[in-house]
Amino acid sequence: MPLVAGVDSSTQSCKIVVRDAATGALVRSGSARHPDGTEVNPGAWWTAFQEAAIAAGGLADVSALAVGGQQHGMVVLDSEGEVIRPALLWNDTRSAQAAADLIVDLGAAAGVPGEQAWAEAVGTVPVASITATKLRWLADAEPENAGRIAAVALPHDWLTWRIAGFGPRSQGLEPDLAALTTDRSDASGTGYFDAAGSDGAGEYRRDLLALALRRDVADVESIVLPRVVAPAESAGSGDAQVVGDAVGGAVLGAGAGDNAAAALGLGMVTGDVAVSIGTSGVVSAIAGAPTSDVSGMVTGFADATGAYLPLACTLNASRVLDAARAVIGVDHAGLSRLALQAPGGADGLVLVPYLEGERTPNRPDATGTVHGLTLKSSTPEHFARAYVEGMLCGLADGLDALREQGVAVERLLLIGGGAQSEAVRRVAPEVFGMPVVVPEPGEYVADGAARQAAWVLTGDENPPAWTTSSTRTYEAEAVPAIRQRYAEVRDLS
Ligand SMILES: Nc1ncnc2c1ncn2[C@@H]1O[C@H](COP(=O)(O)OP(=O)(O)O)[C@@H](O)[C@H]1O
Ligand SMILES: O=C(CO)[C@@H](O)[C@H](O)COP(=O)(O)O
Repeated sequence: MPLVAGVDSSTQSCKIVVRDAATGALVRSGSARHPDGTEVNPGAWWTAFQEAAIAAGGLADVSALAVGGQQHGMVVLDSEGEVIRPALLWNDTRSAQAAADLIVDLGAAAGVPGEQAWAEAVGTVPVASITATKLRWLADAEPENAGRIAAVALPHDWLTWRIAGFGPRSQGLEPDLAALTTDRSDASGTGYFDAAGSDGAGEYRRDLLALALRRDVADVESIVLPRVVAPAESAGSGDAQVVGDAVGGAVLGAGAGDNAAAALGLGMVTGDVAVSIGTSGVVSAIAGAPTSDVSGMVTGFADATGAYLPLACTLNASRVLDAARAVIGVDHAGLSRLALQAPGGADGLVLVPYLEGERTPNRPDATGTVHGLTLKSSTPEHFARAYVEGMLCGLADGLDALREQGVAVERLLLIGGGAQSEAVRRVAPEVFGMPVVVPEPGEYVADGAARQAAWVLTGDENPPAWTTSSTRTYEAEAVPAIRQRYAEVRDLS
C-alpha cells in the first residue's frame, strides 16, 4: 500500500506528514523551524525540509510528495539558479508604497480607478503581500538585482524545484529554470496571474509582470515563470542524489498555496469557511466562480482543484496571542485560562491588533492600540481577553467581507496553531455570531499536499476520498457588543 508525503513550508516552520495513499491514515510526521524575519534566504527552507524529513523518519518509502507553502514570497533567481537576494515574504510590508503605485499605474493605463482595473484583471487589488508589489519594490530599490532576474518563483515552487534535484550551479546542481513548476492556486497570489483566464485554467499576465518591473512586455518575455501544473498532474520526480535517500524518486505533485492546500486537507465544500489562525489570519472559502472585490478586502485566489478560493488575510493572528503571552508572562494554557476568567467584552477594554501593520484592511503602517483602559480592566485577565477578542474581531471583519462578496457561510472551521487555544475556541462563536467547528489538531496544509500527492498517483478526476478528521463544535451566545466596541475604535489610530 503506497505512502505519500505532504509538506507545509509555512512561515514559521516546515511540517511533513506521511500518509497511506488509499485511506489517508497518518503513518508518521516531523517538523523543523524556519528562521524568524520577513526576509529569508530560501536555503533555510531547504535545510528545514531535510530536517523535517529526518524527523518524519525519512521519505525513502514514499511514492509521491507535494509541497504546500506560504504564499506570495518573492524568490528571484539568476540564470545560474542562484537566489539573487533573500526572499521577501508575504508579511514584509516594505512594498506598501509599490502597491499604491501599481494601483495608480494600472488605473491610468486602463482609464478606470486602479482598484477596479486590478480587480478585473486578476481578482485582487494589490497590497504589500502580493508578489508583484515586491517586484516593483525590487525594481525601484535594487535595480541591479532586478536586472539580473532570470526567473521568479514562489516558496513552494522553489522548494519543489530543489526536491526535484535542480538548484544553483555553484552547489553542483543543474540550474534548469524551465523545470520550475507551480500550480494555479499559488500563481493566483502573484498579481500577474489571472486564475479565471483561459477558460478557468488560468494564465499569466506578462503585461502586469512588465508593469511591476517597469519594463516593456517584450523585455520580460525571457523571464521564466514556473509552468502551471494541473491539479492531478505530476510536476516531475524527486531526485535521490540531492537528498540522499530522503525522497527516493517519488512522483512530485504540483503543490499549492498553503490556504488552498488546507482546503483540500479539510475536504472543504461550498458553504464551508476556514478560519486559520497561523502567523497569518485567514478566512477562506471554496467558490465556483471568481470574485473581484474592488475594496481589496477579499482577494480572488484559486483553490487546488480548479475552483476558486476567495480569501481575506490579516497579518495579525497567532502572534497576537504570542505577544499577549509575552506581555503577561504566561504560557499558552495560562493565557487561555486568564482570558476565560474575564467577562465577554473585557469590560470595554479593546485591543486593535495591528501589531505588524495590517493587510486587511490595508493599513501597512498601523500599530496596535489599546482602548478603554480603566482601573477595573487593568488586570491580566482583561488583557488576555482583549488580545483574544481583538485578534478574532480582525478575522470577523474578513468574514463579513467574504459575505459581501456573496460567499455562502454555512460552517466555520477553526484551524492553525492558534486554534489550539481553548479561549480562542470558546470566544470565537461569541465574536462570529455562529458556532465554530474545530477539527482535531493537525497539519491540514501538509495533509492537503499529501492528498494532492495521492491524487497524482491515482490520476482520477477527483482527489481520493480520505476520511475527514473528527470535529468538536463550540457554541455560545453571540456577544455583539464585542464587535460594536471594536468597530468604534478600530480606525482611530
Ligand atoms: N496552544 C496554543 N494556543 C495558542 N497558540 C498556539 C498554541 N500552540 C501553538 N500556537 C501558535 O501557533 C503558531 C504557529 O501556528 P502555525 O499554524 O503552525 O503557523 P504558520 O503556519 O504560520 O507557521 C505560533 O505562533 C504558536 O505560538
Ligand atoms: O499571505 C497569505 C495568504 O494570502 C498567508 O496565508 C501566507 O500564505 C502565510 O501563511 P501562514 O504561514 O501564516 O500559514
